[in-house]
Amino acid sequence: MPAPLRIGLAGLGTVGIGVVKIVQRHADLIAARAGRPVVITAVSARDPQKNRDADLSNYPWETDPVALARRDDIDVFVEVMGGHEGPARLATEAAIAAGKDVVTANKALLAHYGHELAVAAEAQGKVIRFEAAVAGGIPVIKTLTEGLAGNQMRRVMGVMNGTCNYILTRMQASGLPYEAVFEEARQLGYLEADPNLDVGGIDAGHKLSLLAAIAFGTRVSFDKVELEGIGNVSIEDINLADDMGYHIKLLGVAQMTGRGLEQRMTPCLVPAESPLGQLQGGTNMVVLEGDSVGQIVMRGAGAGEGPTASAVMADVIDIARGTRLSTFGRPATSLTEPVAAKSATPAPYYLRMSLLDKPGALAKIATALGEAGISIDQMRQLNQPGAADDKATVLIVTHKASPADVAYALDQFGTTGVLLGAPVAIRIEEV
Ligand SMILES: NC(=O)C1=CN([C@@H]2O[C@H](COP(=O)(O)OP(=O)(O)OC[C@H]3O[C@@H](n4cnc5c(N)ncnc54)[C@H](O)[C@@H]3O)[C@@H](O)[C@H]2O)C=CC1
Ligand SMILES: N[C@@H](CC=O)C(=O)O
Ligand code: NA
Repeated sequence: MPAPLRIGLAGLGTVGIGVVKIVQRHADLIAARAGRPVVITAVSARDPQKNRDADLSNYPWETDPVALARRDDIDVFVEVMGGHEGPARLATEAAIAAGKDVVTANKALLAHYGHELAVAAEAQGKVIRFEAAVAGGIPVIKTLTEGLAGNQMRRVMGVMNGTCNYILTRMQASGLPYEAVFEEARQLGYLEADPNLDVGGIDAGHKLSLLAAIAFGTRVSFDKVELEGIGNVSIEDINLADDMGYHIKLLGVAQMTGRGLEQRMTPCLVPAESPLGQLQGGTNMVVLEGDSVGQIVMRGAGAGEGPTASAVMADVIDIARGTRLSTFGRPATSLTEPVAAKSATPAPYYLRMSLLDKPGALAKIATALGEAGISIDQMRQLNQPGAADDKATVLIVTHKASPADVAYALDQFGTTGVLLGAPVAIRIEEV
């Protein structure tokens, strides 16, 4: 049997312990598949005394993850600590400088420093693999990088933050407002230590930026992702959208247009009957569209011990097999700086607003839309139980309109003198 592949494992939390369990439970299976054993040589985490749900007694402990990354007796540095600065960054850089391959679940680190790290690793002939970083257990990086390598990618999109999908689907099922369900999610332990990473769309934006780099051959450009979280999604809009056959999702879309690379992670309406519309709870879904293959839909667990460790181990086993791939599917030095295009692709829009219920009010809104070049597909006036007699809620679904025209129309609404409060506008994505 050839020499074992030796792992240095930094991080013994949810994902790290999942990795330990797979390495121990499936040692024979992995050796058979990889053609050589995979062993953990040493580990590192914050607290050596902590009681963990795995037997770590055979693994030497390194207090400093950077020292672990530099050990002569490891081949692969597995980084599952998290954070885009501090030890995760330092130790990953140290591992590359010391000539180690790297496997990481850290989307934040790669969204910020993925390009520099990839250039450094490839200059050393080393690989960085990150299947676990995007949509956890779903093998989307492998599919995009290898399975679809013969395609010009048209669009990548998906629901990539399980916490947000849990909150939105739970609001819909329970009728509870955002704040109440957010609190439930906190008590269930779903939220990141900084919940804004989840509900602010940042975590999902990190993931989208990594997919876009592979799909379009561009440098990771997380700073160019248009981000809007779910904090302003109201139960009223969830229910009204549902009545019209739509569900609200925190949806990421990346596509290359004639104007440049569009990347957005924003709440969108999608048809309730579509695969994305049907996605429930903390599950993820990624949709890949290539010129030859057409559309591929992948659904599964985006987080959790088993699914995330499964993805880490897939990368480790690939390295043990001798598979050498560029980090983003082509040499990092050939990735181009993307021209970032503010989203301009036209789409239908859902508009909700409160108006003074008086003659001519609706006509003024219709005129403002007409002046913005936007045509109306559906319009409804709702008599909300208990609402004041002089107030009407109006729902409009437009035909396809550009985001700029919608923004202009919203400005124009403000000049009509009939608007009560700020209108809501949510894109309806064609999926
Ligand atoms: N938990 C999940 O379901 C998923 C996690 N990820 C990513 O995987 C990584 C790890 O996540 P979790 O296991 O959930 O985190 P966790 O908080 O459960 O565990 C983190 C581990 O890293 C260690 N650590 C943190 N900072 C350290 C430092 N300065 N020095 C030494 N050790 C340090 C901690 O002691 C702990 O053992 C993160 O990048 C996360 O974004 C990705 C996909 C899903
Ligand atoms: N916080 C993330 C965990 C995995 O990346 C999520 O909710 O999806
Ligand atoms: Na994945």
